[in-house]
Amino acid sequence: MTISLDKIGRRFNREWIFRGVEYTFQQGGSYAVLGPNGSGKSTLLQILNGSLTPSEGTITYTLGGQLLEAEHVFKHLSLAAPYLEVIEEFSLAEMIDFHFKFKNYHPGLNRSAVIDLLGMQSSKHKLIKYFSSGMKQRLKLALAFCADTPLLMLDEPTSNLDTQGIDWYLSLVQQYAQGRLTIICSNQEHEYSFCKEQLRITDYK
Ligand SMILES: Nc1ncnc2c1ncn2[C@@H]1O[C@H](COP(=O)(O)OP(=O)(O)OP(=O)(O)O)[C@@H](O)[C@H]1O
Repeated sequence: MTISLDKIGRRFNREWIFRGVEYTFQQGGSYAVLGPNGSGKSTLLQILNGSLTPSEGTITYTLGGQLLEAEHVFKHLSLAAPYLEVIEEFSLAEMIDFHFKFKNYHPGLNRSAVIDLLGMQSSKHKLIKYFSSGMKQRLKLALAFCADTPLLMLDEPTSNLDTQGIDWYLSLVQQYAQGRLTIICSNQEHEYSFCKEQLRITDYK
């Protein structure tokens, strides 16, 4: 998937968060969206994934050489973000089965392989409401990485992860981000140091 932004701006009430974003996210590339707290990274990510409209400018999506409407982007997207919740009343197995009713597994994966990847065989039937914040974060990441989608978006991917969790995240990047357009919102270098391109929100204030 390719996403092209032409003079994109977004404001809330009278306050412009960013303006004049001219940028193309190329198929298969890895991009870090950088900026301090409150600078507009998540706002830009939501515009990029079609869940928020820009206040000005145009955004164009192409997939396999064909134009794609913004309202269809979600079908091709995997997103892990602090504001996206897992369903607390589900067990781990139920959550995985539910998620993969809507998305295909990455080739070679199935429910059991995802649970193995998480190292959570003993928590297979545990309700997610009893997971620690780090376990929930791992689950969100695994659901995003293990789906066969061309667009992978991660907002603050290592929040709540310990150093082992950060290494685990980096191993997922190596195994499952290849060939996908990967966009990461972050202000922590260990999360995005592998990204080849960087976009600084502060350049568009
Ligand atoms: N729905 C909204 N209504 C009004 N203001 C909003 C709304 N959403 C975001 N904002 C404002 O837009 C600005 C950018 O917020 P955003 O969450 O995009 O920043 P961020 O760079 O992702 O921050 P962080 O690093 O803390 O997650 C902030 O000033 C925020 O208060």
